[in-house]
Amino acid sequence: MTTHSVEAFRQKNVLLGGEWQENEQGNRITLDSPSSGEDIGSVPALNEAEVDKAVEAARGAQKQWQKTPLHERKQLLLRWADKLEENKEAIGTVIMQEVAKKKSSAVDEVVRTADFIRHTAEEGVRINGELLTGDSYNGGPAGKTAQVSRVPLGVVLAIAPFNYPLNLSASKIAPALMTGNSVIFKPATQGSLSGIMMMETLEEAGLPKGLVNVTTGRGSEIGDVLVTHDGIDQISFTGGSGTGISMAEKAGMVPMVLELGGKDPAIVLEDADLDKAAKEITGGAFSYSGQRCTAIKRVLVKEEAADELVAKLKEKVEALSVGKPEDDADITPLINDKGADYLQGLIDDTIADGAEVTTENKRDGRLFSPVLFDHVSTESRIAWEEPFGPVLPVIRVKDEDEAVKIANDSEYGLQASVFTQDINTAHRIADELEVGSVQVNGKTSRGPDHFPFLGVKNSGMGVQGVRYSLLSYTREKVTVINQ
Ligand SMILES: NC(=O)c1ccc[n+]([C@@H]2O[C@H](COP(=O)([O-])OP(=O)(O)OC[C@H]3O[C@@H](n4cnc5c(N)ncnc54)[C@H](O)[C@@H]3O)[C@@H](O)[C@H]2O)c1
Repeated sequence: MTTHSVEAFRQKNVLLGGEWQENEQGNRITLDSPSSGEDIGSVPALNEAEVDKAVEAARGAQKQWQKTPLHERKQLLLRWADKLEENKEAIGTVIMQEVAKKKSSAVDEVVRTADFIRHTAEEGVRINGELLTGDSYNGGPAGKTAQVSRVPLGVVLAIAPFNYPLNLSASKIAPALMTGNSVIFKPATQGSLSGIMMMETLEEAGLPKGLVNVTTGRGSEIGDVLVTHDGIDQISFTGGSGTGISMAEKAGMVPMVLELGGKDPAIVLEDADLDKAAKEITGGAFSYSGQRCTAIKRVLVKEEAADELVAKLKEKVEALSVGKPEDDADITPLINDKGADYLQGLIDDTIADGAEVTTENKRDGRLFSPVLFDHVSTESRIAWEEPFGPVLPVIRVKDEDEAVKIANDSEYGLQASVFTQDINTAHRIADELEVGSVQVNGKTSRGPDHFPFLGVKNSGMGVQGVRYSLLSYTREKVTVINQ
């Protein structure tokens, strides 16, 4: 990719077996901008035979790549990160156009992704096995040693969601490559243009032919083909819980890392710094219009602090700008009509259930004003369901135990925040919460990207985060020497 001019319509092809190709019948999927509704580009709609071809190419390329010295793999990743960052404006613009993320955040995502790739390259050369001696086990022989190496799994299927089309793709692809695997990359359709541009930079960096293959297409046509393909050795999926769980049922004995949905609570106690809590909660709940797995999706506040917290939240929520991603508005149109209509249903039901709407409740197509609800009942759907939009329910609780119970009654277990000035209370509550991570006095979030990131219950399986991801794409291989 020598230039990344932002032309009006991008007709992209996919990398299959080292060549940029389209579907053999010329079938394509057209993407529209969630913000303007205009067509912004198209990608091939691959068929089953083309998926087979992608997997075959990946299997072939992996054998050689596994033998490529680690320091050479590291250099490829470092070159890739540089190429990506050089193109941050152009790729950021495409992210902005295809997922309606505000411009500054879209460009930040490109830089964050380049940083992730660099950190993965640095950490990847430090993943080593171990040596065990037989006589460290009771009665074991001294002349027996086990050389435990870490070897790649083979072909990794990386399936990414729309909301962080670069970061959540590279956070699978980079560690998979670094540990000697090849990759089948299935971007979300809305997100595939920037995903393909990222692959163009990887190819420019010197990607061996066939090592990464991109499969775009309709989930109904190629989803199951990919997931049940006997040439796939690992699946790394980020997306909705329903999609991930049904995928896990179909995939059988293939190792998987699943990062799924969430209903992250922010628990606020009466001794909390309420200014800080309001700032963190507003950022956590409304950035990228609430379309984040780790968005704060409910506030559980002690009755004593509730009036003051709600007043502070209302002020901050009302200060959020609503508009177009190119104007860098805080709240931008949702990804599609289905998501917008689902959110509208949740808002309507919450009002019908008697909650108080404290802010403006306005909708223009896919664009919603941010809504803060107070006095939400646990009988309401919004107490449990993931809105994936700019709405935040406040549920008032009488004590810590009630807050913990409501937090844990969820089907999800991604993250939770606890706001209190008492570190002992924070620890006590954190210990009780059934989630992957607890943030004390901070918003829920994935980064920095080398922290372990995981969900429990219907929020996921396995762990991501640079070192943890590297390990998840390898397995132990034991060679026992008997002297
Ligand atoms: N826990 C996390 O790390 C994390 C991060 C971001 C998003 N998410 C979750 O993702 C969801 C939003 O993203 P989305 O709408 O893109 O999710 P989604 O589940 O609709 O799609 C995710 C990906 O799966 C693909 N897909 C869909 N059906 C498939 C099938 N049958 N076989 C194979 N692939 C299939 C899609 O094309 C897309 O690439 C939210 O629930 C959010 O919480 C989780």
